[in-house]
Amino acid sequence: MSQKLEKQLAAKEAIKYVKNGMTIGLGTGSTAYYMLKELEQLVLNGLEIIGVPSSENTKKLAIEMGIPLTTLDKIDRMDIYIDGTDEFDPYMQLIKGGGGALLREKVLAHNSNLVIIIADSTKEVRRLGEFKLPIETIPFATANIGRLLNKMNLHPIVRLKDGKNYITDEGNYILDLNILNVSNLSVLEGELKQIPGIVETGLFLDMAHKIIVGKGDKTVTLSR
Ligand SMILES: O=C(CO)[C@H](O)[C@H](O)COP(=O)(O)O
Repeated sequence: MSQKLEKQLAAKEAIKYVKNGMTIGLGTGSTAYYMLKELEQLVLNGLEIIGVPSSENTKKLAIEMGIPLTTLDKIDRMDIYIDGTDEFDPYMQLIKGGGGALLREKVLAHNSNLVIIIADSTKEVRRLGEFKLPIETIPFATANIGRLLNKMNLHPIVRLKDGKNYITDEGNYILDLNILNVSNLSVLEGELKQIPGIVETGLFLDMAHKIIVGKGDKTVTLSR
């Protein structure tokens, strides 16, 4: 069964949690795209929901699909947040940010009553870190932070797009870190968050309430 089908199955399963009147945080990426397609259909069939997009890209897609949107300025909390992930481990910990939207994604997940992660089976790992950990840094401090993280053996790589610094929706840069040698990720998260100029990390620790994984022609749901 293809990765695409597994993503579609996971998205279909996640959409079962959506009820009339809900406010839904909308994730970013190729798996989240299938969730948007499901919502598009439900909205066409008369379901009344409102979405909060986690990126300019998702905002554009949602507008094209006719999904009503609002912004975080206007609401306190969302009923559900649905998004993809780059990796998840058996303890439901995640690395996100491959698509560069980690900051807004983390803000939305933090402000949602139910966080549902959807994934194809390739995202499942025994230990996080094969995927490099993205962190978002302010441009002013990025080179300096990069040298510091190098001394911490995290081997930062500045993310590029078309030969220039990748720029996030919040106008920041991304450093991708090698965390394979890090034994305690919550300690690392604390250390990174204490460095001025690091705005956010792609470690989503204890944030996912459910992970719905497409496996062949079925889905498996992990719950916390
Ligand atoms: O964190 C993300 C974007 O910032 C995505 O959820 C993550 O990169 C997974 O993307 P995809 O569903 O395309 O594999």
